[in-house]
Amino acid sequence: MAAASFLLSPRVTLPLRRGSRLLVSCSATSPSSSSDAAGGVGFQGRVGFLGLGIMGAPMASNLIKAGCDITVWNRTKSKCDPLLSLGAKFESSPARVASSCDVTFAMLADPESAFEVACGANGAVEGMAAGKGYVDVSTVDDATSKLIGKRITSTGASFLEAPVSGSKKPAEDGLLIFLTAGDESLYKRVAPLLDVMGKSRFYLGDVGNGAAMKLVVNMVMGSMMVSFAEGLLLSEKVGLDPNTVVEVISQGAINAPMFSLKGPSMVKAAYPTAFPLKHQQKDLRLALALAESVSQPIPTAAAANELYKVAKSLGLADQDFSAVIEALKAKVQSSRH
Ligand SMILES: NC(=O)C1=CN([C@@H]2O[C@H](COP(=O)(O)OP(=O)(O)OC[C@H]3O[C@@H](n4cnc5c(N)ncnc54)[C@H](OP(=O)(O)O)[C@@H]3O)[C@@H](O)[C@H]2O)C=CC1
Ligand SMILES: O=CC(=O)O
Repeated sequence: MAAASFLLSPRVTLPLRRGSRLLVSCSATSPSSSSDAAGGVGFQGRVGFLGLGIMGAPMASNLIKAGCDITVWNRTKSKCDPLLSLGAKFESSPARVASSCDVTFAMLADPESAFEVACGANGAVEGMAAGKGYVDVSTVDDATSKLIGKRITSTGASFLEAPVSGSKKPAEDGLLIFLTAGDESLYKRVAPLLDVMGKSRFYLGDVGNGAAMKLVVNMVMGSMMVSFAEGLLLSEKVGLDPNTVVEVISQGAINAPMFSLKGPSMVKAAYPTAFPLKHQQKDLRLALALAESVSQPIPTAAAANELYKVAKSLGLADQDFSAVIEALKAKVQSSRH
């Protein structure tokens, strides 16, 4: 069958090919995905949410606002408070959330925390059982995702990895892009919930494909940001107004929302955190490992990763990833001495 793509609705459905295998995604507006249940969302049952950081909090908040029955847990308990004010319930561990809910989402920082929350002491696995589902929306590597999936499914429960593309604002606006893989019936079951939190969703087949897709996308994003930062600094050095560079880029073929969004504040050396720099560096590190596993050279991403590491060493880990420009400024200063 020839590879094809169809624009069905604002929620995009793209059948994709990888090798000889057709990878299918479903439209969020398909008749089976919405309408009849409590809150008008189309999902019957209790939903758990583990991890209420920059992304998890607005995602859970959107589910509550859509009328879902949400139970939350976060390592730092105080971050649950705004969600509890909106009507969420609280449980004292991931295991208790999982045992009291039909489906549990997890949005954790990195592979280590995703594994700990799922499989550690009082982890979600302890509350899982047949008929339940676990949806990990954290950005992790494929090996971690497969390990979590194996532990979850050993209880009889179903597992879906579903990392997201889109940052703090898309999370707040319910406009994330879900990159899912794993149990297809769980994917269909939680589709109405994904549609509350996102604008599109892709089902990519076996566990690992969602993680890999996310790492590829963020590898490109991390390198683009470094290139953009270099352009801003070079333009300034040769006497151009970097604001004009942002404007020129916004009108041409390399226009990307990221440049228009971050450029003006980067020019002012302000980096309000939407996507923490430490997470971008983590994604580059994981993308490099993924590339190495298939002997694919990614020298540009490798160079970008080094710059994010310098930025982290300058104390910028919790700033927005656009603060990587400060690492270039620091390099200039150190080469002067
Ligand atoms: N921000 C963004 O723009 C985007 C982020 N992502 C990805 O989503 C994930 C979450 O990102 P984001 O919300 O920005 O990150 P944050 O750093 O804001 O939140 C991280 C979450 O993980 C929890 N956590 C960290 N370590 C542990 C641990 N050892 N045990 C238990 N919980 C832990 C934190 O708990 P606590 O509150 O106690 O610290 C917090 O809930 C990451 O994988 C990131 O790469 C994906 C798309 C966009
Ligand atoms: O992972 C970050 C994003 O913006 O997507």
